[in-house]
Formats: sequence, C-alpha cells, structure tokens
Amino acid sequence: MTTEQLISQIRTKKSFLCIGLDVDLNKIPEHLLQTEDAIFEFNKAIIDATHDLCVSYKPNTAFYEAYGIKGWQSLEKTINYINQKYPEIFTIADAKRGDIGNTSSMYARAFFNDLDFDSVTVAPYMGKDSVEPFLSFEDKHTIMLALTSNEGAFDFQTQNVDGKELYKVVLETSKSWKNAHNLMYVVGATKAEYFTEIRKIVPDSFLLVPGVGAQGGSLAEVCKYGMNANIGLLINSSRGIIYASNGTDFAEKAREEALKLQQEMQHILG
Ligand SMILES: O=C(O)c1cc(=O)[nH]c(=O)n1[C@@H]1O[C@H](COP(=O)(O)O)[C@@H](O)[C@H]1O
Repeated sequence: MTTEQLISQIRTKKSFLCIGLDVDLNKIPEHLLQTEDAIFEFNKAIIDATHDLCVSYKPNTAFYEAYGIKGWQSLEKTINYINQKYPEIFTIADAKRGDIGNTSSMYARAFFNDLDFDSVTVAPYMGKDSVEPFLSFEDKHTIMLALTSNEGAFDFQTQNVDGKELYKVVLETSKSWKNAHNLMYVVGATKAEYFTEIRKIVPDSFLLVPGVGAQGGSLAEVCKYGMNANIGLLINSSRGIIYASNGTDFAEKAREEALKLQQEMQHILG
C-alpha cells in the first residue's frame, strides 16, 4: 500500500486508529475456546465489528508465536482475511526484527512476501545494514523504533550521545539510508512531550503511536504535538479495545471502544 492510499483512507474514515490484535487465550471469551481456531475466530469477529472505524490492524507476532505452529497459522489466516475482505486496511506485523543484512532480508521476505503485510516493525540497534533490506520493498513500510512507550525507553533512547539524545541520532541517521522514504517510526503515546522535538527531525513521516488505552497515553496530547498536514499518525490501542468484554458481546463492546477513539479523532480532524 502506498502512503497516499493510507492518507486517503484516513480522510475517508475520519480515523487514524490502529487496532492491536494481541490475542491472549486467557483473556478471550470462553465460548470461543471450543472452536478449532479460537485466535482466528476472535480476530475475525473483532475485525468484522471494527473495520470501518480503523485504518490499520497490528497483530503483535509474540501473541501468535507463543502458541507455536498453530499460532503462526492463526496469524496467516488473520492477515489473509484482512487482505481479502478489507484490502484498504494498512496491516502492520509487529515483530520488532532486525539482524545482519542477509538475515534481515529473510525476515523481510517472511512478512512482506509470504504473509503480505504492508509493514513490519524493526529495532534500529544493529544499524543501517540491518534495516535497509526491509526498505528495498516497494510500497512496503518499515516502522522503526524511535522512542518507545515503556519505562525502559529511558535506559538508552534518551541517553546523551555526543550532546544529543540517542533517539534523535537514530531518527536523523535513518533519513540518509537508501529508500528512507519507506520508513515510519514508533513513538510511544506516553511520551507526548517529546513529539515537538521529533517533528523537527521527521516532519513528514508517519508515526505509529502505541500506548493509548491500557498504558494511559493521551490521544489529544499526541495529536496536539505530533500531527502534521497529512495527519501523520497511526494511534494504536490493543487491550483497551479487544478486551472490552470477555462475554458473548465482546465484538460489540470492542466496537464501542473503537468508536469512542474514532469519534475523538473525527473531532480533532475537525
Ligand atoms: O511497536 C509497538 O507497537 C510498540 C512499541 C512501544 O513502544 N510500545 C508498545 O506498547 N508497542 C506495542 O503496542 C501494543 C500496545 O498494546 P496495549 O498497551 O494493549 O494497547 C503492544 O503490541 C506493544 O508490544
């Protein structure tokens, strides 16, 4: 998917919501556990109930890998379902990969070719040659960690490196990489006060912003400092939406939570 198609979808739906499909069998409604593929049945119901309110789905691969081959099959069925039924949706494989070049190429093939995701999250720690293999895929997007939502972000990311915070070095350096136009960045919603500085370095890039909902980040604050002329934000909520209820009404309740965020976004978009 091109960035222009993503922007157009945001404008049509008046939403820049990304719903995280982080499926935990201990949290999903009990009646689904009797089905052959409970993870997929759960995702399918959530997707059917919310696809008009969001522009993106982000399965975090950890929640699938934890269930071995069955989990990976559920992930494959989920991405195929979205791509076939709702092809306008921007899909994110939240896998946080990144390795030496030839290994990164294989990760990129796994998520872009085999599973056909529109994007994948990567960690920048191994540098340019670990990220560039992902960037060489046309109309696929690489979402690199910049300033994450967790407490540990302060361990390294905000540390000074030659008079500059490390996350700023990461952002600036990555702009010179080959096919850098395919980069997006992760910035946590819990770090709203940093968005002004981040926008000085990457004014036009899309930012994936997790941390609204269960982690307590503020949508209004993020938008105030992080939005650009093309919106430039994908706001993720996972647990706050998909576990709104663990009864038979789970999809309906997830829709209600998604609708609350979509309406707030519509209001912000004016
Ligand atoms: O890359 C991510 O998506 C990510 C980066 C980050 O800094 N913080 C963060 O929470 N995430 C992911 O975003 C999702 C947040 O889930 P909730 O806290 O349940 O809304 C999880 O899948 C996290 O792994």
